[in-house]
Amino acid sequence: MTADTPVPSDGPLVAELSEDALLARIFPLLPVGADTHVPPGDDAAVVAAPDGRFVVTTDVLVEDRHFRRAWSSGEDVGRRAAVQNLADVAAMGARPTSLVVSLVMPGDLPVSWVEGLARGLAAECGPLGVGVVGGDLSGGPVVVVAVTAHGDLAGRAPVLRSGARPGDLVAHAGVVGRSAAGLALLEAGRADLDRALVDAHLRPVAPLAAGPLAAAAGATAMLDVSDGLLRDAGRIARASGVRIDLDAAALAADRERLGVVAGELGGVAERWVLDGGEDHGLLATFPADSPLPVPFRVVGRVGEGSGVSVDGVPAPARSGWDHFAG
Ligand SMILES: Nc1ncnc2c1ncn2[C@@H]1O[C@H](COP(=O)(O)OP(=O)(O)O)[C@@H](O)[C@H]1O
Ligand SMILES: Cc1ncc(C[n+]2csc(CCOP(=O)(O)OP(=O)(O)O)c2C)c(N)n1
Ligand SMILES: [Mg+2]
Ligand SMILES: [Mg+2]
Ligand SMILES: [Mg+2]
Repeated sequence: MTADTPVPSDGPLVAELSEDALLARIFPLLPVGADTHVPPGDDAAVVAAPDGRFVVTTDVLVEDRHFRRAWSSGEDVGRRAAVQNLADVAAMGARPTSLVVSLVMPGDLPVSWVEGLARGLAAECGPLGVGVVGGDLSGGPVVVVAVTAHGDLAGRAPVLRSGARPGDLVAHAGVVGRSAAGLALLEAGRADLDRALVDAHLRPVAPLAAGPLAAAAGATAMLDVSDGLLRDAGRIARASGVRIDLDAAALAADRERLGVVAGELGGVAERWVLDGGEDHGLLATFPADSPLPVPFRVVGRVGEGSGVSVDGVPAPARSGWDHFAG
């Protein structure tokens, strides 16, 4: 059988399901461990340890899917691989402690690119005291960087996606839409127009310290925005059985900052803000009377019902990023 030969099957192909629909098929088939505290489905798993609980999460970066070597140096990819995973740890309210990193590489990849990747990982992890403590190497047709990150809950309960309650405030820390705008600049060959936005795409800065602060302040739900504000807000809404209403005015400054570039490229700043992924800001819900930790700002409200709306208008069904059907 060649790679092109279809495998006989009467079911759908992965390309016909959304990521969430695919996961809903996989989860019931997976074994539940004696120490499983939180089933799969959050930003990170919660694992038992003799002296408490820690979190573990994994995300891959695939060449030409998550980055292009023409646009990203090895160091850029190392930084992005670290931040994407550190953000998932932070989104549980945990402090990252260590990473293991697996690399798949074609043989013609320059060694200097791999050294750059290691430097990029070190640039993000070193200042946080996070070690890169192991990994794996293999050959393959494209570069794949698979990171597994661990984090310490410091004795606190993890902040899940499922705890939002009607009446809570919805708050965001970090930037929105900037990575998507930077990607649009690269795709249009206009990186010169706004280097800061391109950098926001190549080397996102996530508010990692805000995760544990949010947990300590009583956040009821949290995730990092990797697939777009609407799609990811929808994940909190679904897991919590609530409706999330975002406030367009609260996002006006983010939209306006992207307006010039959107005008030049014929893009829509609002779509970058609402659908753009990979900024890795933290979206969290807090009881209405809790003081929000810096740098969280209110961007909406939790209500009864389901789904996500903006100023009361329901979000389009297929908002944001999906690797498959969307
Ligand atoms: N192949 C898989 N097997 C088991 N769990 C998975 C798999 N892929 C994703 N998950 C779980 O599904 C949840 C959502 O994954 P994902 O959308 O990648 O989260 P995130 O956007 O926070 O990185 C996570 O809890 C993740 O661990
Ligand atoms: C070359 C290229 N094309 C498109 C994108 C846009 N993009 C790729 S993956 C993605 C979403 C985030 O990645 P994912 O693997 O879904 O991470 P997770 O949600 O699991 O953290 C986006 C917006 C990109 N980064 N690079
Ligand atoms: Mg996440
Ligand atoms: Mg993931
Ligand atoms: Mg992630």
